[in-house]
Amino acid sequence: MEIPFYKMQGAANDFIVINNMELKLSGDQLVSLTKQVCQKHFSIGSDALMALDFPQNDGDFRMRFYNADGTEAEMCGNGVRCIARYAYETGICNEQMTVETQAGNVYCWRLSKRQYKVQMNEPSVETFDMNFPESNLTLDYVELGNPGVPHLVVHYPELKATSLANITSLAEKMRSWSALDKGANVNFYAVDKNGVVILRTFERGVEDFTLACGTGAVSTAYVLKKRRIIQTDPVTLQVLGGRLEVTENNQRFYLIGDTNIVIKGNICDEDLVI
Ligand SMILES: N[C@H](CCC[C@H](N)C(=O)O)C(=O)O
Repeated sequence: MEIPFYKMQGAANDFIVINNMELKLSGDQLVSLTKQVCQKHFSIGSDALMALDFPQNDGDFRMRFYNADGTEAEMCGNGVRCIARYAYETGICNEQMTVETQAGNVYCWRLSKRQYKVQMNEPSVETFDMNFPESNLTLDYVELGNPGVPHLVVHYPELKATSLANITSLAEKMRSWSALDKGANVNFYAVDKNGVVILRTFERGVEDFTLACGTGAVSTAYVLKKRRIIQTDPVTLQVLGGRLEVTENNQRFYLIGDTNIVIKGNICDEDLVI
């Protein structure tokens, strides 16, 4: 079975994108496909798989998002920017679209060939000043959408000089903190002298740091604005995969960033079992 796909990335958060309106794979088949093709070396390798599917309500289409480990997530900021470009370039949508996600509808605009803008889901949960056991770290918790994508936001002043290897064990403990019903993505941030936010995100379902995380960037920007640490707009976030911008208008937050179509092809992995 050959499966048409795009390999895309937004700020180097990478995705395998398929059209499930044509493939008509079941949820279990999508989970199985994801766990196989997201593996590096054995198959394509990716942070996640996104299946564009028929809308269930008033959206233009539905985004079904699966982390590399096969867990389905409520939303993905970089992912929805990429799937919006996929929908535009395959003729499914025009330059503005409504995408149905588990976290709720999100609205996307094509700004240019590679730049897409997303109106992000509003926070449904926010808890500030959580004390993480056995550490002097203060954490903030935000869920974007309802049900929301869970994010811990951690101020880590020496982040720029810190190697990810030195904070992976801490990130793993926070990601699975028993105080959180559904775990969380963990965002470490620092603000440099120019007001640029340095951000590193350990992602639930990838179980590692990714090179960018859109909902993590927005959750971090939201916390920084609520804490009045940053008053400027847009908030620029420097991630390992590039830069993301977060703007606010009438208490709504928007994610803006680059996309890249890396491959248009067919998955013909001979070991694939669907
Ligand atoms: N790993 C996340 C979903 C992807 C979020 C991230 N890639 C983004 O751009 O928002 C979770 O399971 O909550």
